[in-house]
Amino acid sequence: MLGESIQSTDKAGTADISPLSTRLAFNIPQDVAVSGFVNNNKTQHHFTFTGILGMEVLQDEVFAHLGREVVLNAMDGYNSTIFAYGQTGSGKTFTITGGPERYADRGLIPRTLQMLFQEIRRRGFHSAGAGTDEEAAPVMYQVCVSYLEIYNEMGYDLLGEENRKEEGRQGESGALRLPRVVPLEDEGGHCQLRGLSVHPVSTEEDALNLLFVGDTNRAIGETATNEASSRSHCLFMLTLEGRRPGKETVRRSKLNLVDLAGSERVHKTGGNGLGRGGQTLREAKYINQSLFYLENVILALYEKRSHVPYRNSLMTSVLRDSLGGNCRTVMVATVATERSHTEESLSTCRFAMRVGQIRNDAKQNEDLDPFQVIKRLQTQLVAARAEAGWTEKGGKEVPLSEEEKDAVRAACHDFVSRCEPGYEGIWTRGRGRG
Ligand SMILES: Nc1ncnc2c1ncn2[C@@H]1O[C@H](COP(=O)(O)OP(=O)(O)OP(=O)(O)O)[C@@H](O)[C@H]1O
Repeated sequence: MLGESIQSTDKAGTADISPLSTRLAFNIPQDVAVSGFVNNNKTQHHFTFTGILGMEVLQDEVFAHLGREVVLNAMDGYNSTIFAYGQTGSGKTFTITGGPERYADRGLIPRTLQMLFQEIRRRGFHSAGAGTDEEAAPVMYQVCVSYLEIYNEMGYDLLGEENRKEEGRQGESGALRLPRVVPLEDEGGHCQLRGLSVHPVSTEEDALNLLFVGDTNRAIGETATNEASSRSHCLFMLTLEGRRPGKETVRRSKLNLVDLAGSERVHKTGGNGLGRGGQTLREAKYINQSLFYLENVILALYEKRSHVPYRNSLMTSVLRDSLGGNCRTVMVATVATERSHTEESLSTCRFAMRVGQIRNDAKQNEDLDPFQVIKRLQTQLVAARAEAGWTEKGGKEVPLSEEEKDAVRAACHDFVSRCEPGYEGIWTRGRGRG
């Protein structure tokens, strides 16, 4: 893990938060009942994090601390994830997606998209001042967007087409239905998501439109602490492919921005939890269960156990790489620091400390692009055949057929496109005519 940060929703609670410090202290008087539990042991709890961002920290600063490096990493071929974890109403959606009222409240996803497309434009040009020729050459990117929701332990495509209605999630009104997404494990143990649509995007605007469509389809309900509570885990997924024209290598990466549903105590679910015809309680049960499985995974990784129970829930299966695998991961632990939420805040901080101990093994995903390799081999084959044909004909100059001429032109074109800028000239040496 790269680290974890705290975004608090209240400065004046029991927690002592100094802006941009790394230490968070909770002061709980002994023998005082706080949100249902009596503290007999410690009066102070200290936690150390990579960074602590108070509620007053603006969204652009949050992005500068957490998002910038993640975008650059992903563009360089490293799988990257930012996930927000914390109790309901503590600011996960505000951090990941943003607030609905002001443009300045845009969260990590829209800011990531903005920076990504700015950087794509910048890298698309030959950069004269860069160190090596390799670094200076332009890079072309392909970006695709998917948006997955995990609701009551089922996967749904938030960008799915409407015509697959009968299979999907039905909203309270009965009107909203989304296509199901089913996890499948490949030979490498990686989770593939059948039914999740993948949308190529070439501009920030295209990607933002998809974000908007997906957000409109999310399962939202009211809880005691949040009137617009996310009742599901939502994963906004970007897949990036970067290649330099004429080169055979391609860098591929995934960038996941994850808003987990908030844990909540059933006694705090509002009334007896039977709101919305018992739906609130049912949702809380699934949410708490999947967060429990997430904690089991983190505990197994923390204790370096040989078996990590990723398969227990859809969320941990999907986040397998992000948790202890080939990924650079940032966790944002959100806490509400009011006294009434101390129990949940302490549990979030303990969880975050454990997550911070886990070391991922992130690799730069650089592969040979099979299409480029096939193209080169085809060109070489045609050239070799042409040469063999010429030899067979006793070295006599025989006019090339139209097909051979095309192949030679393609080979020349390919050669020229590989030449780096800065060559003094291109020398040709050939035989035959055409
Ligand atoms: N840093 C902040 N500045 C201003 N408002 C905030 C901040 N953090 C959260 N809020 C507000 O607090 C409310 C709850 O936040 P949010 O919906 O992000 O919580 P959540 O953790 O995603 O909750 P849930 O798990 O129930 O979905 C929202 O109205 C949000 O706009």
